[in-house]
Amino acid sequence: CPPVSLPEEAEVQPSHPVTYGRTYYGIMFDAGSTGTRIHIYKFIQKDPVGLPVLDNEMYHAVKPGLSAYADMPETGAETVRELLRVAKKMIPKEEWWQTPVVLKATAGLRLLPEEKARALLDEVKEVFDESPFFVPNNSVTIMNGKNEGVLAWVTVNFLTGHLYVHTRKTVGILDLGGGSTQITFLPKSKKTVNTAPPNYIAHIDMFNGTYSLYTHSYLGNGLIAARLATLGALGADGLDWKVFTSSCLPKKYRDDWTFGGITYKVSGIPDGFAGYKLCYYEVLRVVKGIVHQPFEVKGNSVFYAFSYYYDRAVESGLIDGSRGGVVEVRDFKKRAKEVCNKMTKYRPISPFLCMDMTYITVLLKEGFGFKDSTVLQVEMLVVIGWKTGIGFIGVNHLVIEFNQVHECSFMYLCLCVC
Ligand SMILES: O=c1ccn([C@@H]2O[C@H](COP(=O)(O)OP(=O)(O)O)[C@@H](O)[C@H]2O)c(=O)[nH]1
Repeated sequence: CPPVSLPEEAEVQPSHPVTYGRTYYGIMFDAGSTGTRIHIYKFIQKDPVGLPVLDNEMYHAVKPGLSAYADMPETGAETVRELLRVAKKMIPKEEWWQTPVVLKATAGLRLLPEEKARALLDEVKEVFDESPFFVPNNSVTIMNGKNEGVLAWVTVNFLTGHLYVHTRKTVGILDLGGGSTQITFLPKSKKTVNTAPPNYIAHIDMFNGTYSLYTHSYLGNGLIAARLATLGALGADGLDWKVFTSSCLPKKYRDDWTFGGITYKVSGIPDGFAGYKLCYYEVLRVVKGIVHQPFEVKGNSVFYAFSYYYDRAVESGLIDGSRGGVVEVRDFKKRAKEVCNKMTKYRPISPFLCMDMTYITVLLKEGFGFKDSTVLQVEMLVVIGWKTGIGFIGVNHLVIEFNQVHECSFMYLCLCVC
């Protein structure tokens, strides 16, 4: 672990009049399973002894994600080159040489065979090396699941004002990506730590103390990967003739569907049944015996749920998209039943809505073991965040990268995950 030093305040605003101004930029790529996103951060240090303050964040995204180019790594890297053009437009030329550029890939690349993931990372690294930006060591890597969960926890707690010295009152996070899903929280009871599989506990050093977080990333249990598993299509052969059916899809639905660069033929069961109950048992197979139930999750902790939890809650009308909202686990279940039992009505929104809502319900209840009455704060990170919103993986990784380039005290948070 690198040395850790933390300012007592998470965000320090200089109090002096502005007589000094130094601008820093940083470029962070979040290479997810469903898309690649660039975050361009601008920090201003108004005071030579104060910490720089985030002034602005610019964001662009492309779909599909890098893993869709598993067999054409050069074309995949081209998508990154495209996004770097945006960065060149945004960042003044004289700053390019000292602007770090970093890419962290998540579940899409973790799910690929190692040599295909390697080829993609190598091509992206070449694009970085050809760019005029500063390329730190290990600038193009796959982030491990533990870091993904912990960094999301740190970010959400930072943004919601729960990170300070001796903090006890924190919030848990539930992140549902396309390829993987993460759960992270600070247990209140020792029993949660003692009964968890040892590799589900991460120790992080913050504020001169060590915090033991419960965290796990389930690879293959992201929303889109779970669709494939439900359909029995994960790792299947004969894709050019096989049709994958499910009672979670409208009976008359039949289409080609692409994820991770592979196209699958999927359909409902035309002369069979469709509906919540059958769908429930289908998706249960994807969760049962795979997802661990932490001891404490039945308690009263507050959890922030985002990514596809948010997207589907908005699509199904559970919450307002512009503001996020508070829902109970039973609300997801009620809405899943309604969507599945009235598939024709919800079909225009998405033929997968029944499968997705049922999966979310099963993951929360049968997977993590949440009670019907557990309250979830379902948000888009931009809603939680500062005025511009912050890509959760982005800002924290940038922090770590900046620490390698500048002094540790440069940033708001220096943390180490051991
Ligand atoms: O800065 C971001 C990047 C992604 N997402 C959400 O994350 C989900 C997709 O996850 P991703 O493609 O990153 O999958 P992963 O690779 O993490 O499994 C979608 O709901 C996105 O809206 C988000 O809320 N903020």
